[in-house]
Amino acid sequence: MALLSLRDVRIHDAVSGRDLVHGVSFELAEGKAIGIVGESGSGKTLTCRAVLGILPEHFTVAGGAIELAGRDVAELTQKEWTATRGTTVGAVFQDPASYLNPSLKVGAQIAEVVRVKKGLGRREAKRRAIELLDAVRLRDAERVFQQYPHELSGGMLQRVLIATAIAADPQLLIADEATTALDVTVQAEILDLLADLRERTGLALIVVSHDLAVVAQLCDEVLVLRAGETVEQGPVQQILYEPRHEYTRLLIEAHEQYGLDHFLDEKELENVA
Ligand SMILES: Nc1ncnc2c1ncn2[C@@H]1O[C@H](COP(=O)(O)OP(=O)(O)OP(=O)(O)O)[C@@H](O)[C@H]1O
Repeated sequence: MALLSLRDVRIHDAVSGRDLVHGVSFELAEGKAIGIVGESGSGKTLTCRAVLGILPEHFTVAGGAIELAGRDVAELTQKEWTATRGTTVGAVFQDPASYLNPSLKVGAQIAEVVRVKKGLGRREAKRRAIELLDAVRLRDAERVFQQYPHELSGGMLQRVLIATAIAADPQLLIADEATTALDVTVQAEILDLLADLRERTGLALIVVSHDLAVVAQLCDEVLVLRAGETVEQGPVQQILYEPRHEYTRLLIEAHEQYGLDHFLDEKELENVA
């Protein structure tokens, strides 16, 4: 059975009265990784938020079904969602600093998650938090435990966020542009860390990225979205190395030439069938 399955998921915005995601389907087995790519505004983040049960206000899953660890998420109560987040599915986004409380030491923030989600006592939670900081390859975890977010670099903060996201041993981690803001070397280290976590712990991944190289490195499958529609999907080897659709070809070409952000030339996109 798949760990996660999306069947024809439609996401509706009540304010504009429009669907912004028009029927996305994919399955993710335990320990597997899928990449979601597409230009800005194509619905990548909304799709992830639907899986996490944190769609912005006015947005709803208006069609199709999402099943996570054998449960239809439409049936989850708020309480069940709270229990599911962290323990079944965790997430890291761009801009890690905004997800941490600036006035609390990072160790205390991770320990809190462990206490609440795993029911550990204070001392045990601290020990586990240090273990997690170590697991995300932060040198001198005991020292980092005592530091405030502003004392850490962007790459260190993203590691802290990853440690927090995996603190309650989820089966699935969503990484939404998690390395986009980092410089290339740090980005490579974080990708390596995610690949390693996947291998060691059997964590399944959803990787959202503008950068096809990120997806090629981490994922087995890829889903190409454009304006909320699936353009194509399948094994990474096939989609990224033998794309069938012109849109995907453009994404790849642009990436090879300048990096994907430069490719977002509206006119060129409009000409694609
Ligand atoms: N909170 C919101 N309020 C209004 N519109 C939103 C909101 N969040 C997303 N949208 C709209 O939904 C569509 C899909 O957005 P989404 O964030 O999923 O795209 P994305 O592919 O993740 O883009 P990016 O790469 O820029 O993050 C866009 O048209 C966006 O403007």
